[in-house]
Amino acid sequence: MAAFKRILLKLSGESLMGEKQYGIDEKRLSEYASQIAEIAALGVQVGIVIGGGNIFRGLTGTSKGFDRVQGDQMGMLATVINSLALNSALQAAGVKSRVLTAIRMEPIGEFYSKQKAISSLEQGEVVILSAGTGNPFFTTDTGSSLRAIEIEADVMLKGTRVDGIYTADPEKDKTATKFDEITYDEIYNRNLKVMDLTATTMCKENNMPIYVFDMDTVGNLKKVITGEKIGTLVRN
Ligand SMILES: Nc1ncnc2c1ncn2[C@@H]1O[C@H](COP(=O)(O)OP(=O)(O)O)[C@@H](O)[C@H]1O
Ligand SMILES: O=c1ccn([C@@H]2O[C@H](COP(=O)(O)OP(=O)(O)O)[C@@H](O)[C@H]2O)c(=O)[nH]1
Repeated sequence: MAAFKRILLKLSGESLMGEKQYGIDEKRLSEYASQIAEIAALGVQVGIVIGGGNIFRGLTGTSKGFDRVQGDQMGMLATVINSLALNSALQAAGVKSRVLTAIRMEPIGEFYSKQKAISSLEQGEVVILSAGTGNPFFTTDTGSSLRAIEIEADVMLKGTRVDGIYTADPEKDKTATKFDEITYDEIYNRNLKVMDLTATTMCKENNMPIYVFDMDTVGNLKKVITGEKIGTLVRN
């Protein structure tokens, strides 16, 4: 039995690199697709936002002399590249799926609207919501908060390479300990950097719970969906 009826899954672009230094690792991509196929088969409605950090980030561009707005536009296009790769891997795994884009670019994908996203979800399609929010100065974490709220998801699942939220960045501080649950306010008060503050605030103000878990271990997505407590729940 699934614990959620409709979810918004955020996937990290950077995790898509797998063992590589840049771009898309086919093994990681097909692992993601098979994990998503597994939960789609349970009847869960799945919306997905995928990052672009494996290809380009606007802020990194600025440090190399790029204009920030154009750098962010490059970053948003990078999320479209990842979305197409995931869409193709999902279809290869037998999952019905489609890409919507926050910036008009037919025929690559239809232009996003809440109504289109929900009608696809209700027809049992996995919907990949690409190009972030369509605006510079945002991140895909904010894009996924926004879309989770818009499509009225039960939860925003942040699939990442750490297994939850810790008292400090666990990749830098080995003494950090993990929370099973935490409030949005504690994230601010402790200055925890697992998600950007704009994204956290949107979820707080709209009562959208966030669940942070390790997506890079195959089988974990199904565990989360069936109610196993393997990550960290954020709520008011
Ligand atoms: N308090 C914290 N708890 C958990 N992870 C944290 C914390 N502070 C920083 N992080 C880092 O946040 C990252 C997870 O965010 P994610 O959006 O998946 O990464 P990215 O956007 O860099 O691809 C992890 O790499 C982790 O090291
Ligand atoms: O609404 C958005 C979402 C993303 N981006 C750009 O796209 C890049 C890739 O997204 P992100 O860094 O969130 O990817 P991830 O960290 O998940 O791989 C960002 O750095 C931004 O430059 C943007 O400008 N607006």
